[in-house]
Formats: sequence, C-alpha cells, structure tokens
Amino acid sequence: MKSGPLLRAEQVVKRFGGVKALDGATVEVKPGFFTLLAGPNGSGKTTLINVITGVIPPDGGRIYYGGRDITKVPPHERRRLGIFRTFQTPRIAHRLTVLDNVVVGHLQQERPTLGGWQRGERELAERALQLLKLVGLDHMWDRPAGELSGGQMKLLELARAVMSGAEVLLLDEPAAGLNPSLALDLFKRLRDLAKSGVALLVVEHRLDLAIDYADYAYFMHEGKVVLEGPPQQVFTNPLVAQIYLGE
Ligand SMILES: Nc1ncnc2c1ncn2[C@@H]1O[C@H](COP(=O)(O)OP(=O)(O)OP(=O)(O)O)[C@@H](O)[C@H]1O
Repeated sequence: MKSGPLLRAEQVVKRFGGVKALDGATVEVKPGFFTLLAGPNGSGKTTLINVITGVIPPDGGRIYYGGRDITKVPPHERRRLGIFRTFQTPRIAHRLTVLDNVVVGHLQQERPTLGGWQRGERELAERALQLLKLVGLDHMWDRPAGELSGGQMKLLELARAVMSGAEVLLLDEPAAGLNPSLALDLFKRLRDLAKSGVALLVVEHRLDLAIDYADYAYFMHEGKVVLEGPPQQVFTNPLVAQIYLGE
C-alpha cells in the first residue's frame, strides 16, 4: 500500500433530484502527496468530498481506503480510520495554548491507547511540537490559539488532526478569504505537511496560487474528472480556459 493510493473514489455518481452532481468521478489520494481538486462552481468538488467522508451516500460507485471497500461505512467510523475533513471556520479552542490545542488531538482519538498515556505527557508535547514546526507555528506554541491569524488557525487545526490520527486530510477551499501572499504561505505549509506522509486532497479555485505546491491535480466539470496529471500540465490544457470561458 505504501506507494499506491491510500484512498480511491471510483466512478462515483450522485444525483440531487434532476441534477447529476457527480457523474462517474474517480480520484485517488496517496500518502506524501498534495493532490488538488479543481473545477468551476457546481462541478461537484464539495459533493465528492462529502461522499468520501460518508455524509452523503453515493448513488453509484465505490470508496476504497487502504484497499478496503468503505462505501457503506458511516462517517464517524471513517474518521476513526483516519479520514478527516476541515471546515471553513477552524474548530479550535481559542483559550487553550497553541501547543495544548495539538496535544488534545491525542485525546480525540476514538480509542486513545493506554500505551499513549504511558509514553507520558512529555512525549505527547514533543510530538505536538514537531507537528507545529511542520506547519510553521512552533514559535507561537505558548500563545493562546485565539491570537492566531485565520490562516494559522487552519494550520493548527491540521496539526491537531494529524495528532489525532488523520492519514487523509480533505480540505475544502482552505485559502478562501486569505490574500494571495498568505494563501501561498498556506499552500507551502500544506506541501510540507503532505511530505511528512499525510495524504492531502485540497479543493482550490485559485489554481495559479496552488500550482507550484501541489503534486497532482484533478480538474472537474459537470460531475466528471475531465483532466488529471501534473498541475502545470492540467492547467495549461486549453480545455480549462474553454470551460471557464463557457461559464
Ligand atoms: N444538497 C444538495 N441539494 C441539491 N443540489 C445540490 C446539493 N449539493 C450540491 N448540489 C448541486 O450539485 C452540483 C454540484 O455541487 P457542488 O457543491 O458539489 O459543486 P462544487 O464544485 O463544490 O461547487 P463550488 O465550487 O461552487 O463549491 C451543483 O449543481 C449543486 O447545485
């Protein structure tokens, strides 16, 4: 499983009344990869994320995780298995310190092991600090999390998710509301996080900003993946401009 996909959504179909939100979409995410999910408004990106987390049951297709068919597995169980998503507003504890926000991630594991506790607080704090370093927040470790900027709060939430056992992180427009320079910084951190072994699937509209950091890209249109490959190659394909111009 090491070099193969950790997660595969295969030929996913989802209808809402007469609307075919997903029409046979297939995507894969791999550990260590920052994978981009792009496409115009209404192309099905959010629906696909929701099918992967299990909150929306698909009308067709399958979801595989570590080779296991999880299409019928409920959302909380998928989360326990390591599939996490983040929300527009980061869910962090503003009054706890930055470090404590990550440490409590350990407690959020569905089954924190006794071994984990026996390793002791110090080891948990060290692991949390490592994760903070990865997302560039280690210098803020003892500050209340409420003092962080919006982008930093998102990174903190990701560090905590990894601390609580996330192997796949699904991010729906994490850079929404950030100016271009902060968005670039966020994508750079996301790349570093992916390189540490996490599988990232990131929905993003501002392709020009994400293109240098992502490893692989899918481009969706009308519920289908119409292009995929290295980001530069995908986004210089004339079809992308045609689709956006046609909007
Ligand atoms: N709960 C729902 N009920 C009815 N239609 C829905 C629902 N969710 C999504 N749709 C429709 O399915 C299609 C795909 O929507 P989706 O939100 O997945 O696209 P998207 O690519 O994420 O768009 P955006 O970039 O605007 O967020 C759209 O036509 C949308 O109107």
